[in-house]
Amino acid sequence: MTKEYSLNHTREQISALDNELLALLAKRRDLSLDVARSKEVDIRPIRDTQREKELLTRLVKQGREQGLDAHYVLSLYQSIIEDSVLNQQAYLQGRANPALQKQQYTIAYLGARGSYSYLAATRYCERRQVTMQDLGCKSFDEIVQAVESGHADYGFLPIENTSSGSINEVYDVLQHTSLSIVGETTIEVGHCLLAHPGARLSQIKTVYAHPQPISQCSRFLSHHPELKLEYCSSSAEAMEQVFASNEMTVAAIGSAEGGHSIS
Ligand SMILES: O=C(O)C(=O)C[C@]1(C(=O)O)C=C[C@@H](O)C=C1
Repeated sequence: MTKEYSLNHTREQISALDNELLALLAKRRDLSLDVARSKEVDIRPIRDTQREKELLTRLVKQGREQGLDAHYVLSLYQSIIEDSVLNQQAYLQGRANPALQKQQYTIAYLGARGSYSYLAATRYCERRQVTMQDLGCKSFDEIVQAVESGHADYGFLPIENTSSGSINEVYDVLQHTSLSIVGETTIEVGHCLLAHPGARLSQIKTVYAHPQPISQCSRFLSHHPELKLEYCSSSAEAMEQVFASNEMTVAAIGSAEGGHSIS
């Protein structure tokens, strides 16, 4: 058996298992709708923390017996259960409001289309079958004010990130409002240096960015002391500055998705 054949054969086995896993996940999803139907009849809440605790304890134990790491099993099943809960919520909302299959909310967030907050809010709404009317804001204060004044139904605020920690400005804003946190989501932040097509890193002289991405990219930036930093109120603004400029010497720190949405 050649090395190449052996690798291909193993990959085929992995792909077959992945197909089975997906089919099982889809089956589990369908079963969660049966649970929702029965809860609708019995008038019981979707979330059953006792059941979740028992389920996770059993799965972590069984996983350990099969050599699987407890954190791995836990995070996997937390995602699966979250999907199950969201699916049940969407089903029950659809049943309660048959005419309004998709609810529409105005969501205030930092920056403009393409900012990380916009991407996070979009994904949050998509997962919940909610149509988002987006309201870009210039500051965290403006987001809170938009909700307090009724211009927006919800505000989307970044609380913390794993590389540079808590976002203190947001905690300050939260101390001066009576609004409550009603949901949360996490997104993976992958920064890119976005420039005009054809521009090379060696040509870039000025980088536009929000202070958060600047601190998150401090290692990269410390290797490029020649780059002049221009602070912006959001990643979307940084990308717009570059988009509006004809210079090949400017770049912005932002997401690839954001870059696509702006170009
Ligand atoms: O068993 C239930 O009551 C379910 O709704 C299913 C399920 C799950 O996906 O396993 C989802 C949410 C509950 O909090 C507990 C478990």
